[in-house]
Amino acid sequence: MMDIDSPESRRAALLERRQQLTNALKEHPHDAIIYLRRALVYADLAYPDLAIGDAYRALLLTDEVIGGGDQYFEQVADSLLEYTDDLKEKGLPDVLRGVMPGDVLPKESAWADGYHPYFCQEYSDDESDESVIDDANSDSVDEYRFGDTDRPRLERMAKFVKFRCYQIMSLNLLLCGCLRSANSYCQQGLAMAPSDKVLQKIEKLVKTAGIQRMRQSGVAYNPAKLPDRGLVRREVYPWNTHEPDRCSPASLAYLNKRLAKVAPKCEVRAVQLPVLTEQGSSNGAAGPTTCWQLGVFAKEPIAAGEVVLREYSLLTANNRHKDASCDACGSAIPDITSKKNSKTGVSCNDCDVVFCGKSCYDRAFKSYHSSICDTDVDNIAKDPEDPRDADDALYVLLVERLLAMSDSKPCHPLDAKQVKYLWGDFVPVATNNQNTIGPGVSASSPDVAAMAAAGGIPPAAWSLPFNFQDNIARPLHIMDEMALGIFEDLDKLDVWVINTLYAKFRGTASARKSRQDGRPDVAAVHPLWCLANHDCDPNVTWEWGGRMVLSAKAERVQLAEDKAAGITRPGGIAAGEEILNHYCDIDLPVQLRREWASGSLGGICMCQRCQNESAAEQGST
Ligand SMILES: C[S@@+](CC[C@H](N)C(=O)[O-])C[C@H]1O[C@@H](n2cnc3c(N)ncnc32)[C@H](O)[C@@H]1O
Repeated sequence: MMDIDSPESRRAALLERRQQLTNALKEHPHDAIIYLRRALVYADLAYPDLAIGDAYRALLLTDEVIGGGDQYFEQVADSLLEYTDDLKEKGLPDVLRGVMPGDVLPKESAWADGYHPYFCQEYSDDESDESVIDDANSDSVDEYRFGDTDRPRLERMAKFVKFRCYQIMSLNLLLCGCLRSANSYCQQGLAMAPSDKVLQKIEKLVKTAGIQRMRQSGVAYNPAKLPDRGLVRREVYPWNTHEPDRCSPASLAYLNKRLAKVAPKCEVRAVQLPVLTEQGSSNGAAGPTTCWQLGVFAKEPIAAGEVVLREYSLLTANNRHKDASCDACGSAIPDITSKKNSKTGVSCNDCDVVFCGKSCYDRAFKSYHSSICDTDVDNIAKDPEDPRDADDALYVLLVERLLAMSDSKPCHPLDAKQVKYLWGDFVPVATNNQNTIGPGVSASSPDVAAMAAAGGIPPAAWSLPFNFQDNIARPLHIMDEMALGIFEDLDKLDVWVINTLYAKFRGTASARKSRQDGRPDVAAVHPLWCLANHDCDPNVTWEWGGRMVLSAKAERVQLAEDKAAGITRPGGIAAGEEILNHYCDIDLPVQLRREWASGSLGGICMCQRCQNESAAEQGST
């Protein structure tokens, strides 16, 4: 029997609570209080990123009321007023109790049995009201069907919720390591209630973490330049029912049916691979040393230079606005001014998007374009100001494309065939639970103080890059532009769904750099090509230009010992041999190859060539 006080049983109870709140959100998708409740459950479960996502959705809902929005105003108002109606009987909702500092509330309002006249008094313009920051656009709510007595209590409840959102977001952003965003939301909260002890504490913690982290990277502390890239858990969430057993006979049969069309001489098989870490393979260290994954194998002999696989993919992204590449396949658009070209690009009649030809145009319309045609979604992530953000912008655009594809189909984003079977480099949930903060996480917890003192760096097992803009704000903006139900369709559009897509894209996407400035500007995911594993002595080489083409190498790499003996090894792949791709430039020395490939490999390459060359280098020093 499970001990009811054990961490496992507490987690099980929290997961159960999460499910109940998720079900409640299905019924009441515009209820900001339920979002706050679920945010706190996520924080207790040590998913700070998911807590931020829920608090941000609650913030968007309250802004609808405070700013007089026209999208969900009535629904949000209805749900918030219900909580103020209940005040006399039930008191404030649990997530708001004891939250707003007393000196920010109107002075004459005293608490009695959890009932606060602040929410219920007649609307007045007296001075006591000024102490609550009043950024409400009252005119915009004039048309609302409630009378004057409802309007002020509605706005006040919305501000109360908004304030709570700032507390939850700033603390959890700190826990993800996103210090600049944490500071920004903390300051917005302090502007509403400068005497709030919780936010004052968070402000100090963020500063401590910032000073430490900037010192570690040899930079002087500057609040405007606080580090904002964080890390979160990379896992198959316990409630994610969309992930297949990738190595099962049914999955292999399905993938092989698809592979037969693009690589007729190959098959997908389950294969045991070493678990790679920053030190090399996990041999000798805690945790498994090998894991079962997929790989591609030759079913019959393949000649040197022969094409092994030719795959077309619409899961592409281009982060430049004025770029002459096909929106669908990413290949260069034929130059219409050149006389040599018989083909020209084809553009969409309703928007500026250009395709390399009629075939891509037709496929794009069928697969994704109608969901985003003539919207502003593309503007959201293109042309990042800072060149260092070019990679991240490509991942955001891949998420955008996948959302458009799953909307066109329609299907759940994680069930789209382009992503369902992708490798996500997921870590077991139990590993991610180690050294985490929660349950009962709060700004005054000693664990949070220790985390901040060490630079605000999340647990070592957390490996999914995270920042507030790319993981939460931009995807929500994209969904909104696409008129997807960001509240109503939460099951398909939740932050954990977006994180799962990022985990898969980060392990499988290939990018192309611009010839002009060397910046990565086009990326693609080829779901079958990316099943091939890496080796620094590959037997294939690849080229992407409209189609991803994998060909058997004409000649194998000349290894150090072969060079000495003047031996060359011919290409060609025997039946039964694994197709070995390369994720880095194989002409580089071992150290640089390992650095380049480590992102896609999830650790240091331990192929035979790397092991030999690394041993030789160490022997010679
Ligand atoms: C693009 S996927 C390759 C296909 C993957 N094995 C699958 O099951 O879909 C990249 C991942 O494969 C694994 N991998 C590829 N080559 C490897 C190698 N030489 N040694 C260990 N793991 C490798 C790593 O986990 C890496 O993150």
